[in-house]
Amino acid sequence: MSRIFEDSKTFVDMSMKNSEEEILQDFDQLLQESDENPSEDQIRQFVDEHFEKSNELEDWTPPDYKDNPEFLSEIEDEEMRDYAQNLVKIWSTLTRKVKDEVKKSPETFSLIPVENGFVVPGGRFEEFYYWDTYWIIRGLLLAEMYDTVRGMLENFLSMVERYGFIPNGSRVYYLNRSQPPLLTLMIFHYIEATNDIDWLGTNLKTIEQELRFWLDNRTVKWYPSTRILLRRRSHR
Ligand SMILES: OC[C@H]1O[C@H](O[C@H]2O[C@H](CO)[C@@H](O)[C@H](O)[C@H]2O)[C@H](O)[C@@H](O)[C@@H]1O
Repeated sequence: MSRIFEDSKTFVDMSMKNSEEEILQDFDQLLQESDENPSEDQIRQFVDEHFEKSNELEDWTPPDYKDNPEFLSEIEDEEMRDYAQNLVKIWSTLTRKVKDEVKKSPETFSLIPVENGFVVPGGRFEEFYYWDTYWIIRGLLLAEMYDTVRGMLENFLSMVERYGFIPNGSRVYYLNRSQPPLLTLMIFHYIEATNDIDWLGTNLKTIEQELRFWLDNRTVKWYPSTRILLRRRSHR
């Protein structure tokens, strides 16, 4: 976008103010009028007219959040305990839910709507990411936030149902790539902490579908010497 924004993520995270047809029509007109070479000012004006900074997420306090989970009392060193407590408090600054308006008109946003709340990395990353969520889930389980974890896993499973795999992050522009496949390991830790075998049984088919995606589409044969090895690739 002619680098009118410092961060390449600013434009792609904006939402559309007008219909796709209207925007494409105006863009064609802009190209025609400018002999296919619009100035920076013209592009800026076009973007202002048709796009706006998105307001797609709401802050969310997970109902199972607690300030003082049990594991803190097991940390003997006071400094380490304070540090861990401060880490626990960070959850409430990074937990989000998708607003209803995104679910009603998803075509207007680059964010992919999901039903349950989740944890974002923060800063410029206001969506959830595949492999970040592995470490996030390890922390949430320590903090006994089992319902939140189950909801986040279900968000991932809904992605597998919709797209056949889990994208890099929950934005449509991440649909052409994934990240290191850690879903089964996340589920392993969830089951280890909760023994929620019924949930596992209900979702086994979708979990296998994700594994199949990697085995069928992202596995290469590698011949380092005489041994044949299969390696998984996370990026295209
Ligand atoms: O914009 C540069 C890159 O940003 C993302 O990757 C980085 O942040 C992610 C979220 O914390 C993290 O999962 C990843 O390991 C980081 O490298 C994005 O996922 C990349 O596609 C993008 O090139």
